[in-house]
Amino acid sequence: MLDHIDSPYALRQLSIDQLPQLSKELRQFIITVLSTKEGHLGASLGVVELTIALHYVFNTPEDKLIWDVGHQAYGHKILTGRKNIFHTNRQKGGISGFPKISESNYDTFGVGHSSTSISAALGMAIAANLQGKEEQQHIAVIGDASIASGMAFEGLNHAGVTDANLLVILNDNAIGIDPSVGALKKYLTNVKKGTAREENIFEALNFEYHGPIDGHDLPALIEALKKLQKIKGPKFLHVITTKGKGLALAEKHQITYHAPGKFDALTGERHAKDTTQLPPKYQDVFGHTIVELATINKKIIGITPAMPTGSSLKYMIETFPDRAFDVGIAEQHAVTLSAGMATQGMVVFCNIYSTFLQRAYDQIIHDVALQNLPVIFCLDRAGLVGQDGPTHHGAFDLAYLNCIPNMMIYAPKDEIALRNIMYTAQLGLPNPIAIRYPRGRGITIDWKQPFQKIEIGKGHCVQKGKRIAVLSIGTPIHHAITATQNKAYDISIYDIGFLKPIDTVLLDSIFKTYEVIITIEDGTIKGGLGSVITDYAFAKAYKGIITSLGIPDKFITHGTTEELQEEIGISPTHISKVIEKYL
Ligand SMILES: Cc1ncc(C[n+]2csc(CCOP(=O)(O)OP(=O)(O)O)c2C)c(N)n1
Ligand SMILES: CC(=O)[C@@H](O)[C@H](O)COP(=O)(O)O
Ligand SMILES: [Mg+2]
Repeated sequence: MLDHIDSPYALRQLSIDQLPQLSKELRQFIITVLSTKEGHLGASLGVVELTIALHYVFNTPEDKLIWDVGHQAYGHKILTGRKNIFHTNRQKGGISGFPKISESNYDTFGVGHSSTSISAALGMAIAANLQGKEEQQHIAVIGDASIASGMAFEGLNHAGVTDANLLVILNDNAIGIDPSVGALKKYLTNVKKGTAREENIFEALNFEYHGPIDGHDLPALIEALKKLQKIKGPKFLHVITTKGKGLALAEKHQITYHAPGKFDALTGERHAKDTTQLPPKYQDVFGHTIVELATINKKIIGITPAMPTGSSLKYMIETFPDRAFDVGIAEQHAVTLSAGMATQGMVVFCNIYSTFLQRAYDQIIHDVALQNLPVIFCLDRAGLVGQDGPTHHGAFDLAYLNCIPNMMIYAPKDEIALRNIMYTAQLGLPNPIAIRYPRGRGITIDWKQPFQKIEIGKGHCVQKGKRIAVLSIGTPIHHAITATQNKAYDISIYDIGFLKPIDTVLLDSIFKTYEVIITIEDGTIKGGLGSVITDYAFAKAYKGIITSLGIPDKFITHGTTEELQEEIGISPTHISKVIEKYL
């Protein structure tokens, strides 16, 4: 049946009793493709029936459907004409893993970061009223972890005093990537059990509340949606689903099967890789090191907004549950909470993915840097992250942090440097510091070396030559080292380490020695290392050539990290070509 559904229009030709069969086929199709192509499995399996019901009842794309985060929208993509290209999902040149306006008329809003759907749908609904399109429907589908974020509440609060044609559907599966946290989770559990005290919170916010209903019961979903379709103004439907529905292992191990990698399509068994001989992930170096340090330093606190597994702060949460906090999808709160703790002398490691820290920019400036509170930011997933693409690349942190007074910024070149800067930071620094490191594995198997203090603001020469100076920050230095292997290049390679404070003594000597400087970074060249070196060189009237390699002034697509590094020109092959050009 699925083969014949090339649009929601075709879907609407089916009878309601044909829909359960379609949901089986859609679920199976998602499982089959993801078993070899990888992606966000659990969330998409959980909303198969909801996806079918929404496109069946509503007149999409005229009615506007917005998926929050969008990692659950695979069924939506498949039913809206992208079945035949779904195997290209998240691959370079293929379709995006998230809804994207430029990809389809049915993708009404670009997503990737959570909790934007209510504001975006409300914006569309108000615009529709102003344009005389009173019949147009606007639907935001948001998960139980995403609705707990501040931005979602801002949207609900505004919507409740409008007559906007807005339907908010809470897809409540009682888990985010990791278990949902906070008081709202307790409230939602009570609503499900019928034991919520006093007024329903959504009714209190002036929404017409319906539910909770079983989100896998197609006839019930269709009946509820048809009823809500006729009601004007802000409405709320509470739907209960199971993450990973239809694949036993995915239902049982919901954290692992959020994005399980490759697996057996029949049994769901993951294709386990032997990783024992591989260098560790930077995340695990962070996770184990913070436990080691927190054992000695009782003032250490760990904070993550909703990514305990991804960041590996889970190790500290297991070992020191009183001193490690998962605050939910609440980056702004995480930063100001850290600031509050720092005023009381706690040594706070606030671990946030580089891309998600963008949400908390004012908090970094106003609550941390302006008061010069020594919060230790660990910016995970800095640089290119791969298949999640432009919404998730950690492309901007060097640039957006560099302009903030008092901030120190450091990028370790390897696992040992990450350990040592964490050690150094918890000894006590006069300023806040951001430590940025990439997604995935490093290069050093034997990484658990005794701690050594790092000298703040000092860069190092890692390879000495005469003709060109290559300056890098963080892990891309290894691309430069690889580029020079087995080549007779007479060049120097410098690990700048600190973008701020930058090692001006080292730079002064580099300017005196070399006529060509190549800078390499895995962040935007607008405001990152390249800009800092160029500015300083200008101030010092440097007469040589400076070439900056890094992320150009555009959004970078999705693909493997290696493919993208090749595309932006920071792969060893490309660096080698640039060196040869100047030699
Ligand atoms: C601002 C922001 N912070 C963190 C994330 C990472 N993230 C993606 S999905 C997710 C969990 C979402 O849970 P929920 O809303 O309950 O949806 P479900 O996965 O259960 O369908 C998180 C934390 C994100 N996408 N955006
Ligand atoms: C959808 C989302 O935002 C997360 O699931 C994200 O894809 C996690 O990325 P990592 O796999 O790098 O933890
Ligand atoms: Mg959820």
